[in-house]
Amino acid sequence: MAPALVEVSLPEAINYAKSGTGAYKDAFAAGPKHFKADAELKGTDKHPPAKYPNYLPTWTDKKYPPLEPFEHYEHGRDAGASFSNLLKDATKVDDLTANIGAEVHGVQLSKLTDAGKDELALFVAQKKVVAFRDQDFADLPIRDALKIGGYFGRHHIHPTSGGPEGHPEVHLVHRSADDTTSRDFFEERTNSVTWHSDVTYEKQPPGTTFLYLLDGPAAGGDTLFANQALAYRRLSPEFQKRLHGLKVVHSAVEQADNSRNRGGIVRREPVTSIHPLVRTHPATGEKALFINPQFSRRIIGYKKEESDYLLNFLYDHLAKGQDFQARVKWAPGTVVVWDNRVTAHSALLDWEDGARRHLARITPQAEAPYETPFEG
Ligand SMILES: O=C(O)CCC(=O)C(=O)O
Ligand SMILES: [Fe+2]
Repeated sequence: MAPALVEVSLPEAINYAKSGTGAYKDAFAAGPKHFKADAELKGTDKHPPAKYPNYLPTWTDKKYPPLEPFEHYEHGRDAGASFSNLLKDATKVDDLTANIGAEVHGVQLSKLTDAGKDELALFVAQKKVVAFRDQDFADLPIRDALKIGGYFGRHHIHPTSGGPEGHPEVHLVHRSADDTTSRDFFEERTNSVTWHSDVTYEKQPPGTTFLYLLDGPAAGGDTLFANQALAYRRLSPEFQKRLHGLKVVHSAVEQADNSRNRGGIVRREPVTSIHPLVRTHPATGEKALFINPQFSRRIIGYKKEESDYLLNFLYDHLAKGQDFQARVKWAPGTVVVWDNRVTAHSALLDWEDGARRHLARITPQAEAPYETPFEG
């Protein structure tokens, strides 16, 4: 039997969040302190200038109000299951693994009709993550790329990341070639794996999410993905049953603190949200674990040790499940689309010094997570 659910006020939720087990660390982007605009724009004797100067990060002091609720329209629900619009020009569609991920050649995302976009939402929800190769996405004017992404939901403006000038809706991942923070990182840590789903502390976290390469090392800097729906299904029915009804606090507090401590920005005051531990996908009806060590903090109604015990088990289950994970290798022109509702991911900081890594993310928000009853 699940415990009776406790209603928790926001201040209580924040206390819960602070006492939780997660330790936030942001290893993806170096932040304003390490960013040398001049060297990126002009290059140095050691590295060439940025390939996409229009995508170099900027950080402004502009403050944003709290996010307002909005009604999400799930386009994946309108899609035909044959994917005849999405894949009509495909020259190659390969699964990355048996349980998660696909790679598509021949389709140009920027040319999709609305019917193609509806199918993209469903295809990605089913495959969890799809790498589209040889895209012109990065070469489009940024506002055009945003227009495509905006079909899938309201753009999320990240509270702490840099964005291209005038486009705070684009979240940038940028490390310059002479940035040694990843070397420094390994003085403290044995690996750079930081499983998370994006910004799950929001009331309406992202759904269909786009990340595209602008520049990267020849080897290394892959991104890992995990299928959280299969992670749920791998659990025994008894265990699944136990998880239903549980609610979890997700917190932005540590990410904001981390940004402030590093001399970065905080565009919006950090929030906490309470989400079901098991959520249902609105287009596929699949249930998925919705917890991650970056932002989930505490199971409501459980004592700290109980919450830590269960969350740590689930984080471990997620991290060890190589048989429901995929690893995406980036190449010029690659756009990776994932469904943030049913996946977790992690960047890897494993490439050698001397290469720039530069990516842009378009992050449409989706519905507030909801759960449907355990079905056995
Ligand atoms: O750099 C990457 O591979 C992924 C970074 C990340 O977690 C994100 O952009 O959401
Ligand atoms: Fe992420």
